[in-house]
Amino acid sequence: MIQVEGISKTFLVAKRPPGLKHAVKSLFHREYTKVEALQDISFHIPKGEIVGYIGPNGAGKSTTIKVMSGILVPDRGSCTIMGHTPWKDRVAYVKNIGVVFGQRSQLWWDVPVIDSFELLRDIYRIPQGEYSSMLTLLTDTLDLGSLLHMPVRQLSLGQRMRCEIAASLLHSPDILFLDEPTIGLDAVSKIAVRNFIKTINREKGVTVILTTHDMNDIEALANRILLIGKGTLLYDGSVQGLRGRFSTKRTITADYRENTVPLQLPGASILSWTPDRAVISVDTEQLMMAEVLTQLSSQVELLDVAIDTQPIEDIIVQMYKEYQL
Ligand SMILES: Nc1ncnc2c1ncn2[C@@H]1O[C@H](COP(=O)(O)OP(=O)(O)OP(=O)(O)O)[C@@H](O)[C@H]1O
Repeated sequence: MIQVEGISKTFLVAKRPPGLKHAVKSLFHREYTKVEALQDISFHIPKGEIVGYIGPNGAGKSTTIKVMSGILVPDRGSCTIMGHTPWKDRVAYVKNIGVVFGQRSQLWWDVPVIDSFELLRDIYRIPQGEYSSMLTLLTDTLDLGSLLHMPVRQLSLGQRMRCEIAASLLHSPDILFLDEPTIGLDAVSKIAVRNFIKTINREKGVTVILTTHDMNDIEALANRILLIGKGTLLYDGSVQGLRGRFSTKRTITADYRENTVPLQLPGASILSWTPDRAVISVDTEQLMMAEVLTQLSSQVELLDVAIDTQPIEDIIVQMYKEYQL
């Protein structure tokens, strides 16, 4: 469905030191620095996937989304999405995609939300029957009933985001680009947005490309991660694959019937110990989990065991360090 091959994009940014003298000088002579936002990025995305596009600030995520949505033209490379080149076949292409930039609005600020929706209906030439049924579906699933007649400027961030997502889906696109859709939302709104994304992916088969700094979004939604750093694609694979590659540490919390003899677990590190609870760190590359549990149960009468993996957030920090991002 999406084929990106060798995309590169360089921005020229005008350099201007502070001060009046330099301001006048820059009227006649400008110096530029090159920012290589994307360097030879390639990936393919099949229909129905939810892909998390992650990377530190300034890595090139939004630039990629802008190229894929046809807003920016790359310097090199090709991008074919559902048979279209996004920046060439703009009018035909945009019928297939919905785009939400979390930090910008596609809704008209001073008019009620429903007026923006009706304008979008006319822009996309959505037949009235289709528009009405989609509006009903979106109003129900995103709980927009009380918001439709409010001017956008009076909405809270979470309310506006739900309306933005609805606006991007009114024309039933096959692909949804979401650039930081949960930025600034409270826990309840984040979960509502995540659930909605899962629902439209599962029930309507919408392919979703999501950029986010919230690793809970990634864990909750993405089947696949693309990691970008300094304009280069560094990882393309599953969340589990990422764990396997970067995190072999597990923490075991064991509760047992009172036992005053200290535990002996060669190869594992005992992080804390009391007569009825031990917290143990195991590197699964060095020692098999089954081996630790066997050793444990031969020394104490286990009541409960919890095994925690390293939080995805920590793994990402580790990756950023490894790649010096
Ligand atoms: N219009 C532009 N003109 C000049 N430089 C730009 C422009 N847009 C992006 N850049 C630069 O390109 C690089 C990539 O920016 P981009 O917005 O794609 O990053 P990002 O990964 O989305 O970052 P963030 O997580 O902070 O949103 C940055 O160095 C940025 O300063």
